[in-house]
Amino acid sequence: MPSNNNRKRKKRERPTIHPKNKYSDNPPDFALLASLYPSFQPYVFYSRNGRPTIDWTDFNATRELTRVLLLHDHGLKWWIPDGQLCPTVPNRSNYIHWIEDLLLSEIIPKTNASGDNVRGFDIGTGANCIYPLLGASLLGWSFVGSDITDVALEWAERNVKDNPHISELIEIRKVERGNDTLSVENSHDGKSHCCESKLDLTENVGIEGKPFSSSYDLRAGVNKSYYGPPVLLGVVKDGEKFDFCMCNPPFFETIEEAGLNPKTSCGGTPEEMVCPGGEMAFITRIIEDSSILKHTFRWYTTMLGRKLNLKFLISKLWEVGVTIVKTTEFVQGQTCRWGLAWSFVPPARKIISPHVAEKNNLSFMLEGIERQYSAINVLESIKSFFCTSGASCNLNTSLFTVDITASNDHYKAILKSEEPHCDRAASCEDVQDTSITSSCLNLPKDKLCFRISVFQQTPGTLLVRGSLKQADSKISGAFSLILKRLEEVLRHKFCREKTTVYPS
Ligand SMILES: C[S@@+](CC[C@H](N)C(=O)[O-])C[C@H]1O[C@@H](n2cnc3c(N)ncnc32)[C@H](O)[C@@H]1O
Repeated sequence: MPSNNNRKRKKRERPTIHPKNKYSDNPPDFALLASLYPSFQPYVFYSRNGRPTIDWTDFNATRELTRVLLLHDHGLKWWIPDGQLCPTVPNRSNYIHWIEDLLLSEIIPKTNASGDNVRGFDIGTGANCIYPLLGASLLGWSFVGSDITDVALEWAERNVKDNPHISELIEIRKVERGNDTLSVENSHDGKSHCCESKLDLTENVGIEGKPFSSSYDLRAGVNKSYYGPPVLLGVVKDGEKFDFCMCNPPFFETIEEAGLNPKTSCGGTPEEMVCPGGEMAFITRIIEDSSILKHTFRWYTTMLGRKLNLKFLISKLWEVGVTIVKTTEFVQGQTCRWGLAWSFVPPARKIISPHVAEKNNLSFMLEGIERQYSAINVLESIKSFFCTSGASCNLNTSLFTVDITASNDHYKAILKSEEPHCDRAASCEDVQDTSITSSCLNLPKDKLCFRISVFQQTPGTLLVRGSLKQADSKISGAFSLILKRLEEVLRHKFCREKTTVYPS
């Protein structure tokens, strides 16, 4: 039996709501919502601990909560008919913010010709159309939302039309059921994409770029065939390009398996919750489709209800030749889901060499961050790293940024311990004096303003990016050395692997 302490520790270690999520610091205030929205009031009561709550087993109560949250916090008008799957807003927002992180990290370079406009594809958008509504209202993304049932298509359309300020951004697309028997093995070039080989697996789920190392028969997964309507192939049109796709798949193989969660009532019809072969078969089809559509999407992503399925799906991904795999865990209250993302686009270099600094941005990845630390701890350390030298620092915990203004003297103070590296820089070859001079480090004459941003990649991995604010300034040798120094300090403080490996 785990001890009380162990249980407490385990609870503390569980990943929490995404830091960019609107509700991460401000959970929904039921009392306030009840006072503002009379239709919500009848559902709110005070629990024994004196906190306002709702009856989570009452579908009408959960639907009304979703309606008022979308209205109050997102300015969205929304409704679904009785029994349709009712999304929880904080939960669904986590998935949107994870995709936002993937796109911002630029590990996978942009392939979309539409500049800064982000275009996504929501597989199975449902009557609730929740992902397009949230993605468009929170981040201005445009979407194609697909579905197969008449009720989903009708209500998704309604939910889009009722929000004219974002309706231009969302297209609801009917998946034609005509070719339900379409199988990847028979599609396009007629080549078989079925997997015959054995792949290796380890427990290292979630580590990018790693094949696995214990035997696993992929044919076991082939039993879970998907014979439903098309998913991506045959729905995505010729010439279309997307930054990402996302999916909350039908998780279950049978309606009995779907059952009813006695603790909540979020509705969900068999059409929404069930498909032959369950999520394994459905996601396997997304993977197979992606192996043909390849660069049509910058990122392919899906949600999973069962961690157990991750192993098979990740091995399948390496089998079809992806260049990167990312996983994450979405935890909200009692609910736990997993996110799986992959791409066929070659990843950009992880660490930009200080010697090839021509752009205004430099970034590095902090991997293997010890579990007790969060992005906020890293952010605070970044602030104190620069403040100690006397530079002025402004920490923004909502944006996850620190804005720094540093003078020549501040640079020198930060770089004092960098002297040994100086002789590696070409510009330093003639310098006899070992003290750091402005000419040696190419120090700027004026103050320099830059921003350090922190992006969550997966649990335990952060991307740290330094951006010079002056649009025309080239990153000086000093700036790249500072980032290198910062990386060493952060790695030493937060990561299991303390040494820094630089590309040659
Ligand atoms: C679990 S629901 C997700 C609904 C919504 N995205 C959400 O997160 O609440 C799965 C949805 O996928 C739809 N669906 C099932 N097979 C599909 C397919 N081949 N293409 C598109 N949608 C499909 C179902 O009709 C259902 O609306």
